Amino acid sequence: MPLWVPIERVLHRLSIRADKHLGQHFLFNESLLDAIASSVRSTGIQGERVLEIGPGPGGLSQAILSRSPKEFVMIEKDARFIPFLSSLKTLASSHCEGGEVDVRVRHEDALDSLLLRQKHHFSHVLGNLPYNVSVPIMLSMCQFQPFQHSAVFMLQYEVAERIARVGRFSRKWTRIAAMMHLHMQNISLVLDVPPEAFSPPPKVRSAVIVLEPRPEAVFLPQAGGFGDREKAVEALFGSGKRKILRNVIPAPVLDDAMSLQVGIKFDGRAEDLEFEQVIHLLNVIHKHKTVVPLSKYDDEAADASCKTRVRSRIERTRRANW
Ligand SMILES: C[S@@+](CC[C@H](N)C(=O)[O-])C[C@H]1O[C@@H](n2cnc3c(N)ncnc32)[C@H](O)[C@@H]1O
Repeated sequence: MPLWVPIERVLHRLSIRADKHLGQHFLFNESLLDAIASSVRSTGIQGERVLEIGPGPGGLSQAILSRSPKEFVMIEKDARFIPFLSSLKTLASSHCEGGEVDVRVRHEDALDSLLLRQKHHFSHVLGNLPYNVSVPIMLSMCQFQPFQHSAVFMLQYEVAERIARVGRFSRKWTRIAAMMHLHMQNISLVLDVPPEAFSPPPKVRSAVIVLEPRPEAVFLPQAGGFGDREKAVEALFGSGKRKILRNVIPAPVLDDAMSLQVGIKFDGRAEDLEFEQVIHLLNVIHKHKTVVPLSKYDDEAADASCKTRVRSRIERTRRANW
């Protein structure tokens, strides 16, 4: 569908130049925006509750709204876009079939948003994510599961590939890939997007990834919250991921792990395991709480420390750029 207001016009009217500290690279191409919006799984967008993270000048927002959701919420950190995004409500009511759409704009940091902490509050979450916060945002999707059916995110190609193609094309397990696969299923890389599709163009290629939440836990079903899972994944895929398994797993855990009989090669590396083997090993690690002090680890602390890490990284980049 043609955009109701072309992005060039929005940026020109508001005299906006992209702010690189906010990871701003805008999409103009209508068929690409359409393809992203139509990548949601199962229900489609019509009549559903949809959230967009980082709408900016509203290209993807218009593609979502033209599919007539029941409710559409946008979370944007840059105040300059808020008046235009608010005006999309009026545009939607005159262009959308089936009458009123409940459109809301929240001027806030997605990392602090309580909306992202409410389980199954939305059917779908979409976003062309700023690269510097894409990993913490995806981890918060795992932790709080704010969407019921699917999440569609534009990421740096390298990150998307590491998550979606782990185990294939000789891609290895990483901490983020393990966390995503523990909580999400049918993870697929659906679009490969070159830098020229954005203005200003980023230095690297991008890709669109689609996630669906796992209907049931594949790991630590009896106990253990997100913090427990994060800690066990850290123990297996932290700094020791390139080391030989029998050297990285402490003795009592190793004895237990060796009795599993699930074909794990302990002379191999954690990054080369099969997914089922990863789950078995994480469960054994979790069982040995004395080796990995899980009891001291709670979800709120995990969430806070993750945000602190991201903030200090963003701050370092800002200083380096000055
Ligand atoms: C890559 S741009 C995408 C803009 C638009 N969706 C598009 O596709 O053209 C990322 C957007 O996220 C916003 N943003 C950056 N950090 C954010 C944060 N922590 N919370 C919410 N929005 C953020 C930026 O201001 C920007 O509008």
